[in-house]
Amino acid sequence: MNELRDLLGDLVADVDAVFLFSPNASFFEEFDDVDEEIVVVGPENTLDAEPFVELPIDFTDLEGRLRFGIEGALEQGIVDEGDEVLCVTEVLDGAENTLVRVQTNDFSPSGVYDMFVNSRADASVVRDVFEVAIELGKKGQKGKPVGALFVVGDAGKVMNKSRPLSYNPFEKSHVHVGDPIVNVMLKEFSRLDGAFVISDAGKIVSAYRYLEPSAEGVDIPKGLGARHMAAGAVTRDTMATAIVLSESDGLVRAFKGGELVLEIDPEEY
Ligand SMILES: Nc1ncnc2c1ncn2[C@@H]1O[C@H](COP(=O)(O)OP(=O)(O)OP(=O)(O)O)[C@@H](O)[C@H]1O
Ligand SMILES: [Mn+2]
Repeated sequence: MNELRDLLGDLVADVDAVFLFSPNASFFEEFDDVDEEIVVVGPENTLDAEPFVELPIDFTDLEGRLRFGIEGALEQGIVDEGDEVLCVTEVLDGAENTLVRVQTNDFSPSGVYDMFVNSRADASVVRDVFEVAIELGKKGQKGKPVGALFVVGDAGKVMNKSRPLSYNPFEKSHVHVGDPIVNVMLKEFSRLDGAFVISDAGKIVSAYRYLEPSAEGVDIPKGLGARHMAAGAVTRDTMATAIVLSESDGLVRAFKGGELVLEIDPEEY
C-alpha cells in the first residue's frame, strides 16, 4: 500500500518550519493544527499571517523565490541558521505542486532579501525600477534589444562619482519612477549612453551619467562588459543598488555592495 508515502515521507518529517508560498485561504487554514512553525511568503499579507515574509517582486524562477523567502525569514529571526525547512510552492502554474526541503545553511545567501529590504532606497523604488528594466528587456526599444543601467539610492554620492555625457533631461523636473509617463521616458532615454541616477525616494536625478567609480578589486562574472563593471563598482563605492539590463544577453541583473545579487530573464517573467 502506501509505498510512496513511506519512501517520500522523510521529505516532510522533522522539519523546523513550513514555508507556504502565496497560499490561498483554504489551503492555509488546513495548516492550523500543524505543530511546525508555518511561515507565509507572498507579495501581500492578505491572510494576516504571522510570521510573514513579503515578496517585493514576482519571482518566477523557483530558486530566486525560495532564496528570498528563506533569506527573509533568517533576517527576521523567524528561523535560525541550520534549521530544516520545507517549502510548499508552485511551478508551471500548478498550485502547491512542489515541495522543496532545504537546510537554511546549505546555501550561501545571495543577498537578494537584503537588497530589497535593507537598501538605502525605498523597497518600492527598487521594485519599480526592476519592473521598468524587465519590461524594457521583454519588449526592447522598437523591437530591438536595448541595454540600460539604473543606479538607485545614495544619489548624491553617485553623482559625485560620475560625470555627464550630455545635457540632463531631468535637470529641472520632479518626476518619480513608478509614474506611467516616467516609465515611457526612461525607456525612450535608454537608447542613449550612460546611467540613470535615481534617489532613495525614487526621483529621477539624472540620465546620461558616465560612472567613474574605482573598479579595483570588483569581481563580477566573466564575460560581462563595462556597463556591468561600472554597475558593480558603483555599488561598492556607495550605498546604491544598480539594476542593469544587458543589451547582449537580455538579462536583468542587480548589484549591491559590489556583488551580483540577482539575475532575472525578462522572457520568463
Ligand atoms: N562607466 C559607465 N557608466 C555608464 N555607462 C556605461 C559605462 N560603461 C559603459 N556604459 C554603457 O554601457 C554600454 C555598453 O557597454 P559594454 O558593451 O562594454 O557593456 P556590457 O557590460 O557588455 O553591457 P551589454 O551586456 O549591455 O553589452 C555603453 O555603450 C555605455 O552606454
Ligand atoms: Mn557589451
